[in-house]
Amino acid sequence: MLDLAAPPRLPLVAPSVLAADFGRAAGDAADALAAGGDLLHVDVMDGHFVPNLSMGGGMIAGLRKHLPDAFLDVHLMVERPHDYVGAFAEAGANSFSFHAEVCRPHRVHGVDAGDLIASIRDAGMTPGMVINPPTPVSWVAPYLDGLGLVLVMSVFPGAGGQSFMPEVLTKCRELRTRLRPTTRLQIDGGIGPGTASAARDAGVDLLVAGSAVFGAADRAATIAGIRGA
Ligand SMILES: O=C(CO)[C@@H](O)[C@H](O)COP(=O)(O)O
Ligand SMILES: [Fe+2]
Repeated sequence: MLDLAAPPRLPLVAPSVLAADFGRAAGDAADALAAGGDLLHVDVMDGHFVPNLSMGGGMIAGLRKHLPDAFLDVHLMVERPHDYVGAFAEAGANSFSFHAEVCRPHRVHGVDAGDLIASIRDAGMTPGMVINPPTPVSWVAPYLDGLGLVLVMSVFPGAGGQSFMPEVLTKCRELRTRLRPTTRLQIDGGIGPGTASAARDAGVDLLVAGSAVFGAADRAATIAGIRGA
């Protein structure tokens, strides 16, 4: 199983299952891994934090069943991430990333990020925190030492196939200087061979790509282009 924290610190590419053919998701995901993908990104949407519904524990369990060695990186676009820690660990998730926007003090009655990070680790998963394009680094800053990854959204969450927002790279550059060397800096939204190099130059070392990978005629060349190989 992939260890996100282990050297060498080469850029990793995470094909996003949201862009796969849901009717044959495990097969399509396996194809993206065979083409050079390092891990799989799984987008969970609850219809509240974002308008769309996508997938949940059933999809995680199905991917785990058919791809026992794949690292499953789960991105929760949900209001109540704490409700899913046990179920997603049981289903086979390897990392569990929740949005800073659902945490206190930004949400009244929101999540306590420190408690949630501890429970994610206790459940055997790598904790991650996510910030939307307008959200400042200060919203994750108190938690950086406890995180295995920080995800900077480069589109507004909720759908694949949107255009990359280069203005978020300022936050990536700042985060890179503040993160421990073992913590991955992830970017998600509009990443393809044409946008990935700016993200890598800003210190990103975990690149999510959905439509660029699954829509490509040559997935291996696309993944290599995103990795910068
Ligand atoms: O979290 C999300 C969207 O909310 C992403 O993970 C998408 O799946 C990325 O899709 P592309 O922009 O790469 O098509
Ligand atoms: Fe995502």
